[in-house]
Amino acid sequence: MKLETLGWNSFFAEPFAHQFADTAYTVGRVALEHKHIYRVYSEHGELLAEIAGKMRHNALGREDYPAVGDWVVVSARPEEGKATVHAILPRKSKFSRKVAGTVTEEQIVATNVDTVFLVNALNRDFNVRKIERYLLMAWESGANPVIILSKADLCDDVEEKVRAVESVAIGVPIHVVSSLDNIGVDELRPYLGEGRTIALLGSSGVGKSTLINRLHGHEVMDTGSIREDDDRGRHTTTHRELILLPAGGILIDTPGMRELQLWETGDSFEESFKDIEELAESCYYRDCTHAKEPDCAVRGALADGTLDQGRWNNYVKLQKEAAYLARKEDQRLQLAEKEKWKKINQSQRKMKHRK
Ligand SMILES: Nc1nc2c(ncn2[C@@H]2O[C@H](COP(=O)(O)OP(=O)(O)OP(=O)(O)O)[C@@H](O)[C@H]2O)c(=O)[nH]1
Ligand SMILES: [Zn+2]
Repeated sequence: MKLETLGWNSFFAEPFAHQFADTAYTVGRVALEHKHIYRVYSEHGELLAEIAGKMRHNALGREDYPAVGDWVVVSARPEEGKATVHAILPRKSKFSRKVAGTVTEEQIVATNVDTVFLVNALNRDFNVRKIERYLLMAWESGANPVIILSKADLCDDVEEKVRAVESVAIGVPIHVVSSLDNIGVDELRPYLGEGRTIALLGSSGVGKSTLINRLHGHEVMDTGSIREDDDRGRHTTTHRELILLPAGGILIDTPGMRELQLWETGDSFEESFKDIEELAESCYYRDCTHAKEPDCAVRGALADGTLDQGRWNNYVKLQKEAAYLARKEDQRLQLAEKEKWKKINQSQRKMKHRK
């Protein structure tokens, strides 16, 4: 693998030369992390890498560990297919979530993205306020945003919607795309030149995977199915979160990047399901689960057709997803807190020892 194909350029080469010129270290780009083992693309092909003890010891938080997209400094053992990571080169851009709670930590979900495609479907989920929010996230990351209005084949007032987007996204390129009819896809290729990294941001179901397959030319992503069990399809041995496109360009697609969508659109969730929230208020029981309680306004509305069954199913699905993510986040925070104290205790013990 040529480093330039992987996105190597002077932004990374300069700090590397500056700090590591006299060493035998080389570099690689993180394609996947799983249980503290990193799959790293390098000139020697793909290597399985672990963090050096010293680097781990000096790490204070999550941001000090490699994330998908990072360029890492490694000592490579190509004959074994292995490597040790010693440092992370400065990040050109990063997508992260600030995790609030007892420990304020940054969880990095993708780094060194040049262009981020903000994908929004031109169907009834179309929402300019959501686009505004995505734009903020993009600006914050340091990547250049490009707005993709997908599923154009489902829309009869494209012009009007484009104008609405233009008014909130001054100076940002806007592309109208239909992956189904192969409209507008080729216009996206210039963003994907050799060594350029892109990521996709957009709600579930807007057609990100379908677009990735179009751009790649092969079915590299599952589409259309509801991924209840996210771990299955996405962590198989062949699965990588840094995808090299045959015609040049690198695509980043991490579960974290997909979660970002849901997390950051927390209050728009209630906004978009206002009708259901309002219905639920007129259920007889305050804590009605809308399952089998008597006088349930939601079931009533489903029965007489005032509430669309598909819309209700989607609402339930998204709520489950949000609850699942919140639970996962909780566990993660507890673990992080434990780790932190373990480290503090260890260093205190060491200090005592020295005295
Ligand atoms: N009509 C129409 N349907 C599309 C288009 N692109 C994708 N779809 C359909 O929309 C559904 C969702 O597409 P995906 O590509 O899986 O959406 P996604 O954004 O990857 O969804 P998640 O993986 O849940 O984040 C599938 O049934 C696709 O066939 C399009 O251009 N037009
Ligand atoms: Zn109810």
